[in-house]
This record gives sequence, structure tokens and C-alpha cells, in this order.
Amino acid sequence: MAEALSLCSVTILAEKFSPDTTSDGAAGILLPKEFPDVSLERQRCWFKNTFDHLLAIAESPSAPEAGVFLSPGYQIFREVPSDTKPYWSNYVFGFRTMTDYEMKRFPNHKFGQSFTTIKCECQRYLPWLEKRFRDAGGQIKQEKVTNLKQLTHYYDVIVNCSGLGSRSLAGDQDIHPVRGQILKVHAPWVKNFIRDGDGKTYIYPGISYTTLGGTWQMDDWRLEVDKGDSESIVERCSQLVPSLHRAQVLEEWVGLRPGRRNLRVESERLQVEGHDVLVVHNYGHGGCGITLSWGTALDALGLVRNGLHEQLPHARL
Ligand SMILES: Cc1cc2nc3c(=O)[nH]c(=O)nc-3n(C[C@H](O)[C@H](O)[C@H](O)COP(=O)(O)OP(=O)(O)OC[C@H]3O[C@@H](n4cnc5c(N)ncnc54)[C@H](O)[C@@H]3O)c2cc1C
Ligand SMILES: O=C(O)CCC(=O)C(=O)O
Repeated sequence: MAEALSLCSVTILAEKFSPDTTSDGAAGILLPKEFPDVSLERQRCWFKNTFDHLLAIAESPSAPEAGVFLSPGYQIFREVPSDTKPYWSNYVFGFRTMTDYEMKRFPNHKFGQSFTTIKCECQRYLPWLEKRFRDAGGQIKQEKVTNLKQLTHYYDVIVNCSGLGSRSLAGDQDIHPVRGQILKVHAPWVKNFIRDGDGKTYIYPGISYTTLGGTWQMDDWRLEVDKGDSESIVERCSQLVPSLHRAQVLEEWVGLRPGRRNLRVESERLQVEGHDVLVVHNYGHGGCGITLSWGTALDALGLVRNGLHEQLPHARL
């Protein structure tokens, strides 16, 4: 926003910043899950725009500082999935079905896909993004917002990216927590990601650590590490890569995904004291907050631009 709307003043208000957000612990892999009532065309656009944007970073000199890199690996399934060629398969690199010979490594799985996607190591990526925002003239304020209407006294446009916070901030009862626990381990010998198609077990190698996951616990608000979950994660991941049994655990982490049947990128107008104020919502990314980040942000930016043009038809934005 700060880069694209260079004539506007842009402020991020948030209660928590990196390293204390949900995005900080995310494995950061680009791998879409489908939203049932959003057109595939729109989801394709969200993913492609995100992939293209992050690919440019991965191929730039900033890649190591930003923690953005190409990541090759496998998604394996216990049963052949109904959709063997998902909509995003044309955008990742080298998508193909694994051979029987390759599948011998995974005797409990019947089917697999091999491809190269992108991973953002969020511990590096988020501070890098914050610096990029500040360099573009963006302002940052730490503040808990209790009511969107109170912001209309200070800002002309509000973009709501509060994730799970939208439950109270936008009064949206459709958004709910999906608890996820992961482990960060030292396993520099693991070079390819491996993901079980059920989405519950995954191994994602990175620059400073490998992420082992995970859990997908609906409506579970617990933020404490569950030792039973950690043991189960190590057990499941070690079945895929036995040497992980010995990997040194660097950190155990829990986050609450902002779960919603359909991601919400939408604008509305808030009526406040006789005038209306543009609010653009961009939340409910579930397990796809990194995967669809730039695509949904570009959509939100388009809604901000349209709204500003309606408000100020002659302004150059
Ligand atoms: C274990 C785990 C692994 C994951 N792995 C991946 C992955 O590999 N790839 C992927 O794409 N996604 C992954 N995700 C999902 C991803 O983390 C989320 O989709 C993403 O973090 C959502 O981002 P967000 O900015 O919407 O929410 P958040 O990161 O939660 O940020 C919300 C922000 O809003 C602020 N806020 C909320 N309410 C208020 C308020 N009232 N006032 C002020 N500020 C407020 C918060 O302080 C915070 O700064 C994973 C999630 C988990 C839990
Ligand atoms: O689903 C994956 O494989 C990546 C991790 C993730 O997105 C999640 O746990 O939400």
C-alpha cells in the first residue's frame, strides 16, 4: 500500500508485531488450499500474483535477507486424490506425478506429486517487509483497536487485515481459530519438503531451521505448547524421514490460523456521523496467509483505489 499509493499517508496499527504474530511461526510455504465458494479464477489470480511477486524476490540479491527461496519437494497421498492436477499446478515449477520408483520411499502412500514452490522463512521475511514498508514512508503504531468506527476520526480509509481479530473488530462470527503446532528443528541434511496430502504432517526445510508439523485443530484457542502434539509431530515426520528422530529441537510453537469457510476480500462503507468511510476487509486466510498474501493484498489495493476514485474523482493516486 505504502509503495503503491505514494501520495497517501499509510499507517499500520496493530496490537502485535513480528515476532509475535501468527505469520511469524508459519512454515511459509506457498501451497494453496481451496475456498469452496470463491471462484477458481479469483483463487488462481491470488496465487499467481503471490507466486510471481515472491519469485522476483527469490531471484533478486535481497533473497537471503528476505528469507525467500525456491523449495523443491513432494506432496504424497495415502489414497489417490480426486483432483490429481490442482488449479495451481501450472504456476509452481515442474509439477508432475511421482514415479512408482520414487514412491517406494513412502510405502504407506499410493500417490505423489513432485514440484518446486517458494518458501518464505517468516522470521527473516517479516522484519524485511517491515523495513520495506518504513522505507516507502509508511508509519507504524502499536495499538489495540476496539472499534473500527473510532478510526474514522483519524483516517480516510481503513483496511482491515486483523485475521482472527476480525471476530470482534468486524463482528464476524464466521471466523474461528484453527490451532496449529509446529517444531523448528536443526536438520540441515534435509533438502526437500515432504507434505502428506492430508495437510497434517509436513517437513519444510529452510535456511536456519526445518519446520516439522503439524496440527489442524478447529475452534481450539489454546496457545500453549501441547507435549502430546509435539511427540506426535516428531513421530509422524520421522516415519517419512527416519533421521528426524535425532534432530535437535530448537523451538516448539503454536499459532491460531484465521479460519473462515471463504477468505474475505471485500469493501463496505461505514456510516459515521453523517458521512461514510471506506473499509476494505482482507482476512480469513486460514492456512494460506503467505500463499495468497500478495494476490489478496493486490485485490484489496484495487478496492482502495476504486473507493478513493469514487470519493475523489479528480485526484491522481
Ligand atoms: C502452524 C502454522 C503453520 C502455517 N504455515 C503456513 C504456510 O506454510 N503457508 C501459508 O500460506 N500459511 C501458513 N499458515 C497460515 C498463516 O500463518 C496465516 O494465514 C497468516 O498468518 C494470517 O495472517 P494475518 O496477517 O491475516 O493474521 P496475523 O498474522 O494473525 O496478523 C493479524 C494482525 O492483526 C492484529 N490485530 C488483530 N486484532 C487487532 C485489534 N483489535 N487491534 C489491533 N491489531 C489487531 C494482530 O496484532 C496482528 O498484528 C500457518 C499457520 C500456522 C498456525
Ligand atoms: O499446509 C501446509 O503444508 C503448510 C503449512 C500450513 O499452511 C499450515 O499448517 O497451515
